[in-house]
This record gives sequence, C-alpha cells and structure tokens, in this order.
Amino acid sequence: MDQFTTTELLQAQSHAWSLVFSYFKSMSLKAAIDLGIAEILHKHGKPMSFAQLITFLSIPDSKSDHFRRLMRALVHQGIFSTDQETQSSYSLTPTSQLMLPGNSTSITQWLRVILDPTLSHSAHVLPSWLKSSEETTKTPFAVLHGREIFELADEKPEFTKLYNEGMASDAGLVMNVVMRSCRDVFEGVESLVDVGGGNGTTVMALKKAFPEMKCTVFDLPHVIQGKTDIDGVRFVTGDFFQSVPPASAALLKAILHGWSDEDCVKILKHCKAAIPNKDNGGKIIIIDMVIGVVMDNEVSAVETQLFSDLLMLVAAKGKERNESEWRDIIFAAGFTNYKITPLVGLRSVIEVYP
Ligand SMILES: C[S@@+](CC[C@H](N)C(=O)[O-])C[C@H]1O[C@@H](n2cnc3c(N)ncnc32)[C@H](O)[C@@H]1O
Ligand SMILES: O=c1cc(-c2ccc(O)c(O)c2)oc2c(O)c(O)ccc12
Repeated sequence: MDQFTTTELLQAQSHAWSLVFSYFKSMSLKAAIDLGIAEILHKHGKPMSFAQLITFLSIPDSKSDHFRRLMRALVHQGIFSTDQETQSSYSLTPTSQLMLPGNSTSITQWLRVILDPTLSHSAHVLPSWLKSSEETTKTPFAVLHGREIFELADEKPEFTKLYNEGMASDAGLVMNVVMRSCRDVFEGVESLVDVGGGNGTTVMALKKAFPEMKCTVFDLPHVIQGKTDIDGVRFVTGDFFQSVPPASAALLKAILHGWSDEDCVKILKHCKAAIPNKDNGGKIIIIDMVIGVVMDNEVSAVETQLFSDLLMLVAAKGKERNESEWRDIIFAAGFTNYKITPLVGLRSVIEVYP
C-alpha cells in the first residue's frame, strides 16, 4: 500500500476525479444541443453578448448565473469561444458548427443517438454482463432492453427513428471528406450497392459526385419502408446474412464494426458473391475505423477509437479492429488483397479485392 508517495496519490486522486467527472463533458454537450445554443449564435451571425443569449434562449433571470456556469464549462471544452477580455461575447467554434441542425455536415442527430439513455444505460450493465456466462449471445444492450438494437423498431419506434436519422447525419460529413481526399476510390464504379445503407444519405452524396453511378440502398424492411426509387437509386429490402443485391462495388459503411468476426466473414462472403470476380474489377469499399491508424498519430484520436470500441461492446456484437484483425476477416472471406487509406478524423477507407 505504501509504494506511492503522497504527491503521487494526490495526482492519482486528481486523475480519478477527472475520469469520474468526464461524463459532464458529454452531458454539457447534450445540454448545449437540447438548448439549441449553436443555432441561436449562428442565426445572430456575429458574436453575441450573454444578455442577448439568455434573452434568445428564454432563460429566466433567476437562472442566468446557472446558465453562465454551463457556458463557462462549454467554452473551456472548446465548444464555444468567448472574447478573451470581456469573457462575455460568445461565438461558434468548428465543433459547435457541426452541431448546427439542417446542413449536410451536421452531426447533431448522431450525438443525440449516442448520448440517448437507451444507448448510454447499456454501459451500466457491462460489469454484470461480463461475469455472466449465460449472456454470451446477447449484448449488454439486449440484456437491458430485451432486444438487440435492430429489433426494436416495433417496441421503441421513436428510438429507431432517432437511430436511423442519427446514422444518416454522420454520412454527410464523412462522404464530404471521402470525396475530397480519395474520390478515386469510387471513380469508374458503374454500379454500387450500399449494404446497410440506412435511409440513403450516403448514396445521395455519392450520386452528387457521380451522377452516372447506378446505386442500390440495401437495408432491413423497417428502414427501407416507405422509400421510393428515384432516378438511378433503388431501395431494396433484405438481410445481409441471406444475400446482397449485385453491383460492381459494395459499400459497407459503419457496418462491420457492429458484428463479430464470424458474422463479418458471412457478410463479406455475401458481398463477394454480389460483385464481379477478380478479372472483372469488382471491389468492396469499407468505411470504418482501423484502431491505431489516425492521421498525425493523434493520441486523443486513438482514445476515441477505443471508446467507440466500448460502444460496440455494449450496444452491438462487434468491435473496432486494428489492421491485423481487419486482414484476418478479409482473407477469411476469400479476398486476396486490400488497401487502407486513412481519412482525416477517426476512420479509414479499406478497399478490398476478390
Ligand atoms: C450503424 S448503421 C450504418 C448505416 C449507414 N451505412 C451509415 O453509415 O450511415 C447499420 C445499418 O445496418 C442495417 N442492418 C442491420 N442489420 C442488417 C441486416 N441483417 N441486413 C441489412 N441491413 C442491416 C441497420 O438497419 C442500419 O441501417
Ligand atoms: O450504436 C451504434 C453506433 C454505431 C455507430 C455508427 C457510426 C459511427 O460513426 C459510430 O461511431 C458508431 O454503430 C452501431 C452498429 O453498427 C451496430 O451494429 C449497433 C449499434 C451501433
């Protein structure tokens, strides 16, 4: 017990407190979204005084000091910025810019899903789930809710709607980055099936860049329901554990991280059957994280990848993979070659060849 000095223990206490209070990073961010602070600042178009901010947000005078403390914490985290001298003139930062609803790069809906208690409460189940030998086929999420995340459509339609919109709100920004940094990945692809393509946001972004590409959005019935085909975009209902509609390329964006190695091999084999063989130029395009592959070796990016892995542990039967784990499932599914291109941020594009 006495191998650490008092100084070390005090530093450790500070470290532990910092970890404990980290949930206020999430919760203050959620409060900012729920209050619509970024929207108000954006509409104003120039730095906004505290008095204006509380007026526009309809914060009663009796709560203005409380609200100032929330703003102080948000500014400290770089979510909003403030005038150095007066500390009372607020502006957007790039992070709050992403929280403006309604534009194609907004991640507001995505943040709402990830911070929704339906997901975050699953984390509380992790310790008992880890000790239980009976629960290997169910995720902590299913232990808590009785069903897996994609089986909740009938029981929790509001959450499923939020989930589908949230995943879609992630697509705009990522596809923007893909089109800027590695557009050639999609160059010359005649037809593409977006496997687990959600509500079609990714495909719409692709169609903008490649109007000639024939696209299929493939997803579960409750996601595709009510969607009508438009010029060059088909919506197809199905299950990627049964089969995948044919195309020159299959896109798997944020799919494989949600499944076990065995399940990924099954999904990849169905994708392989859907695309042309080696001599005829078929390929799979995966957009997901590769643990440890981040631009500029940013330490905090790896930490975020590890936390995303924990989300896959509690909410899905999947995991975030490092390069060697990706290689194993790619080769196990019968592919012969792959190429990883890191994107700005946390994810990579993995091109996989038959
Ligand atoms: C994490 S979301 C990713 C959505 C989209 N690719 C994106 O990146 O925005 C996973 C998607 O897989 C779909 N999905 C889950 N199981 C499926 C299955 N068995 N067959 C087809 N799609 C499935 C879900 O409905 C959901 O839209
Ligand atoms: O809760 C989930 C969240 C995500 C998710 C999607 C895109 C991202 O950029 C990301 O960081 C996470 O994906 C899931 C998934 O793929 C599942 O199969 C089950 C649950 C989830």
